[in-house]
Amino acid sequence: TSDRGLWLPAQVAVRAMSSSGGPTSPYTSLAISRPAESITHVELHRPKKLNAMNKAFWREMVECFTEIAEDRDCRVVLVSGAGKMFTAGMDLMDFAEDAFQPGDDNDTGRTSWNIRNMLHRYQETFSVIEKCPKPVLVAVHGACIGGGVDLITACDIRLCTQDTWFQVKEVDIGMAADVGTLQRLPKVIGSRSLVNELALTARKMYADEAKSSGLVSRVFADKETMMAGALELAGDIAARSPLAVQGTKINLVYSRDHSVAEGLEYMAAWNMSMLQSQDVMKSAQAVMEKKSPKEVVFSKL
Ligand SMILES: CCC/C=C/C=C/C(=O)SCCNC(=O)CCNC(=O)[C@H](O)C(C)(C)COP(=O)(O)OP(=O)(O)OC[C@H]1O[C@@H](n2cnc3c(N)ncnc32)[C@H](O)[C@@H]1OP(=O)(O)O
Repeated sequence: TSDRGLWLPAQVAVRAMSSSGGPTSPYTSLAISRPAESITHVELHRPKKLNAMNKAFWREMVECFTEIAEDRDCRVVLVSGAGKMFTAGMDLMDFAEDAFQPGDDNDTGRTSWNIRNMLHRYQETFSVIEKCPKPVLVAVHGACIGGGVDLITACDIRLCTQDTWFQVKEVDIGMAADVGTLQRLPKVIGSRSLVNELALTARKMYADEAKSSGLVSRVFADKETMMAGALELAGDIAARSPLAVQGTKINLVYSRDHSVAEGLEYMAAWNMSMLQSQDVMKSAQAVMEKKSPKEVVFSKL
């Protein structure tokens, strides 16, 4: 281990995720890297503006996750933020600039229609995370404000550092959260009362409460340890059959939004094809031979 208590290979991989290079072309708000085989790291990258979500961000996330969904070399995605905090939420300067531009003929109906279209586009920025068949882990540090909570609730596994606070901030800026928090947070956190309290008061929730309420599954001492832990977790997932892993995500998301009976029916229809995959035989054989999934080679998906 190194002086920071990380295994040296983990430390090398965590350094590979460092944000020193800045955003990755063609993006201006995101830095994309491949810290380990089959793992794509998407880093929110506007550190000087605390990763506030500007116009480019809302568009680039859709482009980025559409590409990742198709990328056969990617099996797991890890999202994090560069700099002082994960994100300060929506870029308030950008939003003020053009949110309520009237339509050409200054007609309320048409202006509202345009705003509705805009909201659908903003919603898609986080829905693409949920639609992406690859599991998405998110590693949060510092603060996760407003749109940040919308983002993380669309992810599959949430981790944070001990210094993190979360804030459903929208009521403070005079709006009801409209890009996912009010729909997804109640399905993430068991307590409806707590969700209501957070959304209605915009109070900060700190890491310990985030853990006890189920918003995050693990809390780490600092960002470096968290990124190493996230990478290890991502590696464990990436080592398993991509058909099994992606089928599991798709069925978990489906079942969250349907009755048990509907979920079971969907599952049966899904596995009547997928159980015929060579991955089932390979994986079962590895279990019988007491091999790690990391020793099994699965074809790309
Ligand atoms: C249809 C829309 C769908 C989406 C809805 C989403 C809604 C939301 O996200 S609501 C939440 C909006 N965000 C906020 O209200 C947070 C605003 N920021 C802050 O309160 C503070 O910046 C913060 C407590 C996070 C940090 O304070 P600190 O003193 O540490 O840093 P600052 O000096 O304030 O900030 C550093 C530079 O970053 C810029 N910045 C911070 N937040 C935003 C933001 N949300 N939008 C745009 N820019 C932001 C800040 O202006 C500083 O820039 P500069 O002056 O150039 O150094």
